[in-house]
Amino acid sequence: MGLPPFNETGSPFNVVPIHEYPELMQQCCDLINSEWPRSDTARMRSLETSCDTLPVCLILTTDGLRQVIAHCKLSPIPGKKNACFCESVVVHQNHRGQGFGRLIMKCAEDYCRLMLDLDSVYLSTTDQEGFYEKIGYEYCAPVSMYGPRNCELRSLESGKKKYLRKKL
Ligand SMILES: CC(=O)SCCNC(=O)CCNC(=O)[C@H](O)C(C)(C)COP(=O)(O)OP(=O)(O)OC[C@H]1O[C@@H](n2cnc3c(N)ncnc32)[C@H](O)[C@@H]1OP(=O)(O)O
Repeated sequence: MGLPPFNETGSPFNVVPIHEYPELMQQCCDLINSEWPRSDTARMRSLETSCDTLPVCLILTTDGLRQVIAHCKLSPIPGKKNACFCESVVVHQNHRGQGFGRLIMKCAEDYCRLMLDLDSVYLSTTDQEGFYEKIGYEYCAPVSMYGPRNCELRSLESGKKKYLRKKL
């Protein structure tokens, strides 16, 4: 169930791993698809990979753990066992600009540090770098999620994606 730092008594907002709340998977799927449309089947398959280690999909909930207002997915990075890659960060359209993006990222970082014993979070973005800069991320070399061992590849540097990292 929810863990103390992410599920404080009295707070109407809880950040929990989706696999502990399978009844919220469809809502989470709809939230992600509202931003990046994809088939429900593919999306659900991705959410169903969430587990106690990595990958894990975290959701920010309200209304007594009944309503999903934000999501992020943390995945392993080949060759960087003390870090993870954060993707699919999305806040429900009606709740943007109210600090929930910052909140889910803070809880995800705490989760990485306290539950997974990680020391860094990496991510990439094409147009939201201002948000990540605001919450303490710094530009870094590109990270490959697919390369065999070498994680920082020059071939990725020419793309539009910007890579950022936060030391926890
Ligand atoms: C790694 C990835 O997944 S990249 C994909 C990112 N996701 C998307 O693009 C999906 C659509 N966008 C969203 O879901 C949201 O707008 C998010 C996740 C980017 C931001 O979430 P929000 O809840 O709106 O942000 P929140 O209110 O927590 O903002 C925190 C601070 O960042 C600032 N901020 C938010 N977005 C931006 C931005 N694009 N550029 C600059 N600053 C920003 C806010 O003004 C706020 O600053 P303040 O603390 O000084 O007031």
